[in-house]
Amino acid sequence: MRKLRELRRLYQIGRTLFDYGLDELIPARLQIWPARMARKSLFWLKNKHPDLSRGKRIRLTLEQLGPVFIKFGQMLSTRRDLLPPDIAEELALLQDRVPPFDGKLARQQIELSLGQPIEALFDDFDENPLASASIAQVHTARLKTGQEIVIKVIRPGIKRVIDADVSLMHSMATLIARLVPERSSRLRPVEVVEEYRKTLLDELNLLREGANAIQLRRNFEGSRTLYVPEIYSSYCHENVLVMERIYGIPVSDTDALIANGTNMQLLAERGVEVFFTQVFRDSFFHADMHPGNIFVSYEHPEDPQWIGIDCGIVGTLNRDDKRYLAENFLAFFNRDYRKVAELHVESGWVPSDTKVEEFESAIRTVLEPIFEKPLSEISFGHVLLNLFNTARRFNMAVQPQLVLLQKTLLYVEGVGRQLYPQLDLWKTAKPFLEDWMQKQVGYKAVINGVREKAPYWAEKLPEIPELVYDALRQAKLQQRQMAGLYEHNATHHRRRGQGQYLLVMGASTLLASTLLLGMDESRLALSGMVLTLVVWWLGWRRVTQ
Ligand SMILES: Nc1ncnc2c1ncn2[C@@H]1O[C@H](COP(=O)(O)OP(=O)(O)OP(=O)(O)O)[C@@H](O)[C@H]1O
Repeated sequence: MRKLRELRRLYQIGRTLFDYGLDELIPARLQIWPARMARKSLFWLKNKHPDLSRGKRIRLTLEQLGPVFIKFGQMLSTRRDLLPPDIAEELALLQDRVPPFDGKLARQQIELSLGQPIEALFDDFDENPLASASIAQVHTARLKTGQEIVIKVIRPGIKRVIDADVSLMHSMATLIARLVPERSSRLRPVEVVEEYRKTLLDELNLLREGANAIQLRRNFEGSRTLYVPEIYSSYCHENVLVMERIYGIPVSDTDALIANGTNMQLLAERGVEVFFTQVFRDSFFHADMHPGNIFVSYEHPEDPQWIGIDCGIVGTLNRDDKRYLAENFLAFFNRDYRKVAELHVESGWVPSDTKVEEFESAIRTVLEPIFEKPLSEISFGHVLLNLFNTARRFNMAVQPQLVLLQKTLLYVEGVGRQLYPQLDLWKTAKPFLEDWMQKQVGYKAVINGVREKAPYWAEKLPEIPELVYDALRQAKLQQRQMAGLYEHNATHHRRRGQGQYLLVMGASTLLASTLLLGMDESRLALSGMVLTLVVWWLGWRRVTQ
């Protein structure tokens, strides 16, 4: 039965691919005979949209195949290292449009997950969804305390759909990897699908999203620049997330922002500030900044505050990543391409045998035209994108966390410039980078290092006299043991020497006794032999002790 369903789905996928003529996009040299045979046997399926561009045909195919393929396309759109630009740009337009599911099903899902009837937990549950997407749907309600909330519910049955489609994708990727191994070594289709499966599974677990939101809220506790709604953890479950309802102006509604009297310049600058604070202070950033997830508070528009929701995707950076970013940005700022190239080699991002001059020249070629523009118009995101693409040609491995950051940076810049076209990103970001660098390498770094270790030393301080006493006692004991050992060694050597001497002496007396025996001096010879035995016994004892 399951196999039958899989076959039906496979046919559906194949038909959609042929309807949009995607088979024609495969280069002739890769059209191996099994694929040609399969194509010929499906002769009734034809390209129905030959007039559309290839990017558009790919996008429409994915949209028709449903959420798993749509999200896959969205993920691929950020991997510009794998795709030609026209396809990547078209994939970035993929829309996650699906009809909402019945509110009664949402109610059932919530009750099943939380183990109680909705009325026992919440008031005013609205069965009409506030918003609906492919994986989850959002409903409004109130806590028993009166607090307005929204409840995010995972779409019933979506896990099965995802499992089935991702398994099919996996089979297709394995087949491609087998049929065209030389191409696959670079594109790594199986690994790409596996990475995707993990991303989807993460999105399916709302407890993860809840934990991310709690962390981000804690990081910006009391902040004037960013507000993150409260999560009500006691009502949360893998399939259900309950959080404070917010009322804000969607960031894409510029007219409403202006009508509310928002200080647009400050709002745009604060967007950049919030982003760099997340990256350089917290190493934890919201990485799904699409306009549906960012709002602006109605309150105090002259001192505007951002509101962020949907922490399903977050990025984290380690100390090395941050250092790499800050140093590179500052080097760009000074147009010091040699430094950029050296930084990549020094930190091991590109192999140590990379020719720095060649790398420097490649970076200059792609970045210098960008710097032709006034600094205020330059996009950090594009600078990073171009740098990553160049570095990859020099064998720098893809760093997913940096790609996520670069994508988010492009969003932040886009939104910032849409709000305030003269936004000078460098001016807003530079103090952050410089301050961070100071803290990492300047005198502040030393102070910070000491400060970081201070609690450890404070904890150890009372133990120090005892530790010193112990150390001295140990040293004395060791000294005594060493002297003893030395003495023992010397005696041992002396005794061995004496033993060897006695053994040689025994051999001589034996020789003498044998001679005396030959001269008929048997008494003397006997005494000599007894002496030999005594001397050997003594010698043997000394040697073996
Ligand atoms: N706390 C909230 N207060 C008010 N509205 C909210 C809240 N959380 C979500 N919404 C509304 O629900 C919509 C979808 O929420 P969210 O982005 O969390 O869901 P999603 O399923 O991850 O959607 P997408 O895939 O589009 O990001 C938001 O765009 C917003 O309009």
